[in-house]
Amino acid sequence: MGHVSDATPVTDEHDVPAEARHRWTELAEQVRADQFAYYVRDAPTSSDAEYDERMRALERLEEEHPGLRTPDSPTQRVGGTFSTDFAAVEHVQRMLSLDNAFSRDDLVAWSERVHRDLESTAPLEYLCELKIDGLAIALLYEKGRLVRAATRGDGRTGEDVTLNVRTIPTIPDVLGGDPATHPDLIEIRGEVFLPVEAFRALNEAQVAAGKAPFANPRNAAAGSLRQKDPRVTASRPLRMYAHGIGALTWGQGRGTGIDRQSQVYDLLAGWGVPTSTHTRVVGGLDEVWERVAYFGEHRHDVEHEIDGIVVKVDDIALQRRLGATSRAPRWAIAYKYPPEEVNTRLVAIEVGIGRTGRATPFAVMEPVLVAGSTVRQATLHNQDVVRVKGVRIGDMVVLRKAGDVIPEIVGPAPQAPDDDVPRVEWQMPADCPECGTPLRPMREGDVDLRCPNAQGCPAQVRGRLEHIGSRGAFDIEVLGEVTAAALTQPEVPETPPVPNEAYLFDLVGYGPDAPADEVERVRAASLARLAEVEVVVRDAETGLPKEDADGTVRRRTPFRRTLKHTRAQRAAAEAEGRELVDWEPSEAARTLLDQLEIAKTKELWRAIVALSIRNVGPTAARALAQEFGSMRALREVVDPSAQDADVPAPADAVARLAAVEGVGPTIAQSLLDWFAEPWHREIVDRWEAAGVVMADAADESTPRTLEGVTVVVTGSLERFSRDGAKEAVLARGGKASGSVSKKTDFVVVGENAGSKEAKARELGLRILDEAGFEALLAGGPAAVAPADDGS
Ligand SMILES: NC(=O)c1ccc[n+]([C@@H]2O[C@H](COP(=O)([O-])OP(=O)(O)OC[C@H]3O[C@@H](n4cnc5c(N)ncnc54)[C@H](O)[C@@H]3O)[C@@H](O)[C@H]2O)c1
Repeated sequence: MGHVSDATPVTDEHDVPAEARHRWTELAEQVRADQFAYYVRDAPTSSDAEYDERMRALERLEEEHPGLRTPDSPTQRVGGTFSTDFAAVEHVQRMLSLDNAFSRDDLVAWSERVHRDLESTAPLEYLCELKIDGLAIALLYEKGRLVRAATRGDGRTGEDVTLNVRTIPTIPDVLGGDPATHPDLIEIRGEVFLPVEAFRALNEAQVAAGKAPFANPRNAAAGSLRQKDPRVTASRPLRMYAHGIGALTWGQGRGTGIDRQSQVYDLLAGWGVPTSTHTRVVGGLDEVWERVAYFGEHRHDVEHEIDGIVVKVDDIALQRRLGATSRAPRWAIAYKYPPEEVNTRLVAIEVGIGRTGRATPFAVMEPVLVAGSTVRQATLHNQDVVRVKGVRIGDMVVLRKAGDVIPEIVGPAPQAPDDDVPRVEWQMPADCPECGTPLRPMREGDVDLRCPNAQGCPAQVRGRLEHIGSRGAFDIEVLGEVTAAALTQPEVPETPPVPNEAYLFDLVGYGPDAPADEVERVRAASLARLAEVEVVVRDAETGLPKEDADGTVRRRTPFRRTLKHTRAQRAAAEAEGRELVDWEPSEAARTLLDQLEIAKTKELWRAIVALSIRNVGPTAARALAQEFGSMRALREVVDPSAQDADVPAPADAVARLAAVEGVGPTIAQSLLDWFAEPWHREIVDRWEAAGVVMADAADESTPRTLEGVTVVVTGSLERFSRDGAKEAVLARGGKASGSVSKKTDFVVVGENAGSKEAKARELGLRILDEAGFEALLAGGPAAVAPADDGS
């Protein structure tokens, strides 16, 4: 701005306001620093999402103020630079980056621009490829021999990593196939990556050796390839897939008939150059979007990390006509999936008490969008994990949520030097935050702590009640976390309607043959008691009570609806000496009673699971139900107080239980321990008194067609839910497994079956469709025997 003589220049020579110029300079500096950390040191200091956002902010600024868009702006260059640890090499042809799309609209805009540039509306064929999260490599082959391998660098100059690349076993030193087909010179471009499994193993080894783990597979791959000592590279199981070609000189009479990029891949594969099996040619943008959606769901079924889908115009002549900008080709675009790793601030570490009393610290963070959903909490498992992760309250942390995976704090993010939020080391509290009882190790020498006050700790009572409602127990849909809390810990009344789980079924505490008026009386009394319940309204984000303008804490009556009456109605009631009822039970209250009523006659195994006996889940409970048929029969073995029964000595009881298939000595001991507690037995007694049946009718109607047969169901079926299909197999004496192995007898494949189907085919297992599954259920394996081909 040298020639501007005004005292306070508001714009520069390009008419850019000083403030925008200043902002631009700041952003560009930060982006260059990010690039150095990422490309040269292989240790990023910002998350990809932050980096992408900065680049977009730069682009927006430049759109508003075109004077800022100079040739050396980060938006106009291939990001990256090179390190002096390696010899610099000039690329024969520039290596470019890719433009990004973050939505379907972005893809549409790109394809419209392509059509405009081509001055054609004719439909195009697109190549859809996985965007491999690795680092770009250019392999120069002269007459079929690898002579040089280089990283992308700044796109013109890369780093010579030939010696290191030669250690990657799948990259051919000499191209295969017929040498007569090899070009005089070809620059094969591809992505070097570390398979996800290898990444995990490498990081474990790094940590074991006291070294810092890599932030992600991309950085691990880059760090492994860019080693000064090729022996280190050789020890890392790097792979490569080719995704294009740069410079190319065919010799005399060779290379005819290649006019599509997809054909290039076939050619490369024929020479033994690894190419991805996930690449598809599709006929239009709708199909592109289908691929995007598919891999959005199956992102983690691929052997390597992907961060998007690359869409390319397949026709090479059209690619040439479209050309490239200084940064990226116009004929390709990268659709990027929402980030799975972001940075956010750790606001607090709190301790939750589960239904078994386990004390679990969890992180409360400033809410962030990660992998498509907003996350504000993540478990930290126990105090050792907090220590190992090295995070303090107030720190910026890296939060990861991969696919369906539970959000996880990876560790501290780099802290900005001017970030002056106070940092506090966290200490595991000594006492239960819910009931004040001193926490104790679960078992001698355990890191995990537990609140020993099982009977009285409100968090445990609430947790057990919620568990009773869960799908694997009584499956009472309305009895979720919120209802469980309202029933056991309302603000009002002082005595909760359900002080603990023993009282739950008292709400519908009438026997199966109770006369209608008795049923009506009990239900009316329960509805009236529930109507008294008031709970504090809490903010979903902070968990703090919500307050009205005047500072009073807002409350809600979940089981009661207030009725409003007009003045005329009131007057009429008064005249008739009638009292006006100003409330009615809520829908939730009635549904709760209805669903409890239904639960009373559910299968025995559900009741066993509902008791929250340690180690006893649905599988063990089914085995016990199958063996004993009723709670009464089970108690005769395990309950020291069972009347009219010769309770066996504990050792005999363990032996008796452990003999049941699916119940081992651990579960047997857990059962004995549980029934040894008088207040536990009282739960069963009260449930029984309230009419919970806890016995299975001997059922002869379902034939046991699948005795000894293991079935895996994958994908969605039309006439069975996932649980329903499992249920049907178990009811017939079969085994329903979740994973395919050699021991699997049948694999039932529904819509959108994924990797399990592939694995089943690989193992040559019997595969059935839904009709086949029904035949199997009805008639057993013989009903679906393969057709006899007479040989
Ligand atoms: N965290 C940070 O500080 C930081 C810094 C710099 C870059 N980054 C990350 O890197 C990105 C920018 O890097 P970029 O310029 O290399 O662009 P890019 O990674 O978004 O896309 C271009 C690259 O994709 C690769 N690629 C993978 N699969 C491909 C396929 N099938 N076909 C063609 N190319 C394929 C190629 O190597 C190509 O060079 C950012 O969006 C960000 O995610 C992060």
